[in-house]
Amino acid sequence: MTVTERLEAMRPTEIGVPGPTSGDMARAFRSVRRDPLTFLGRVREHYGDLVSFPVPGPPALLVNDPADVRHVLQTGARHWGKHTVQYAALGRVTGPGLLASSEPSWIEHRRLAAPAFHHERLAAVSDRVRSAADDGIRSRLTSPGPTVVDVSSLMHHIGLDAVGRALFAADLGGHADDLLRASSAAADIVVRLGRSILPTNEWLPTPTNLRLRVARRRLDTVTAQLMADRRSRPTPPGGIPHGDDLLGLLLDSGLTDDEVRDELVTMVIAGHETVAASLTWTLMLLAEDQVAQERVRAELASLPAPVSLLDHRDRVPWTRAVIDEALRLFPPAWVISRRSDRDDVVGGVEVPAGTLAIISPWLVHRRADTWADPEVFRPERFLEPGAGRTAYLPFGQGPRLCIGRELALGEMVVVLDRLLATHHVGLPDDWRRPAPEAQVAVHPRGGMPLELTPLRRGARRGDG
Ligand code: HEM
Repeated sequence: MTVTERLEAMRPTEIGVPGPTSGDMARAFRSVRRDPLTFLGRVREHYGDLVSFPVPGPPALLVNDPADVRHVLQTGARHWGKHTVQYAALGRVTGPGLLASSEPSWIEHRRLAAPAFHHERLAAVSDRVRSAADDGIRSRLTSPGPTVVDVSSLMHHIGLDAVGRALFAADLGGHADDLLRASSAAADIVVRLGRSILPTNEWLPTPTNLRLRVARRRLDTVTAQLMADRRSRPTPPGGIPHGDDLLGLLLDSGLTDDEVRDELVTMVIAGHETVAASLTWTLMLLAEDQVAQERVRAELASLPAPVSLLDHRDRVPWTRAVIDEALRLFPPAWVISRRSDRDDVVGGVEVPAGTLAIISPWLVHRRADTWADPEVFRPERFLEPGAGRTAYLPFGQGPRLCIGRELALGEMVVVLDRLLATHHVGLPDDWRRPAPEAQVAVHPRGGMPLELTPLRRGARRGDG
């Protein structure tokens, strides 16, 4: 490439879409890094549904209109892949696992993993998720009276344990602290790398690269241990060699150990950060709205049998509406990115190959033209059939829809059931809503202190 061609490639591509100038971006630099959610909200308010950012090379667009979002993620998905900074950063931790990979390996891995998330599997592992919730509650909520607890930390523990038991039939107990530390350090680094404006060479001994190496080593050790444990387990007569959960499916699939490792790390990170964040915000909303909380408790208590991972589908409409509304207000996956591999049209504008599309469920879920009083917690809106569904994508859309969606929703119902059966959730005296912080998922900045008070009730069915 000649110098002139290089300079040309550094120039933003002009496509006539409004947006902040380089000067605006330089002035907003700190606030973008500190609070990207507010920044994106302001940009959308100011420039509308299609916004262009001043980056070198092909355009970078914030895409807000639900029809355009559907085009990128669903109808035109074949030409909008994951070759983006966001997924390159994630890939430094997970390798080319299911979440970060693109065609052709993606489709093969998705087919391999899919049976582990089928309904029969979820029904079969309901007891394990219930035990993970019960053990977490029992071991961490020991006070006989009201206690202020960081619910975010509690939900991380339960979330990780539930993923381990549901997908790897493994009690991660011995590894839990190590895994939590490693995956939260890794998640933190992914966010840093994703926001970095400087090229990040993997081999340079920068503090971030060194921390990443330590976190990766920890994740490698635990996943290698999980694989070795499973391989040393004898196959029951007539049984499937390594079992029919996700770990067994992957080990019997012909993937290399590195590929299996990548999928395990992907599931650990994608599967517990998101569920923990969703449960944390749901519990906060229920602490603020005691009527809604009592209604969830009553609905779950009226079930004739212990709640299962599939119960969210039609047996607990109110609980499910509460979860849907919490995921609308606090979608853990606050940004989804794609890059086009050919010229296309988005929002009526011709865009060249290489265009980056940034989609924020956080913004789409706050559209006043779809959601009345978008900032208000109102689960009732989800009791109306089809309400707002066109502008709702907590689990993404199209072929890359979250593979763990049913597991996540089921897990949330089960954890709410176990916690609300034994505890009342209230606000501490000096309550102030923690600010949402956009990490790998949207977490409450500084944790979520809520007051948990044991309920003086007789044991419920399925308890103990
Ligand atoms: C409330 C909880 C969850 C939320 C909000 C959530 C959200 C999402 C979103 C938005 C995507 C699409 C990303 C994109 O299109 O770029 C996704 C994909 C994915 N999620 Fe989830 N997720 C949750 C729980 C889980 C769980 C429990 C697991 C597994 C244990 C999981 C594993 C994955 C994987 C592997 C993908 C990539 C799927 C593919 O591309 O084929 N997620 N998730």
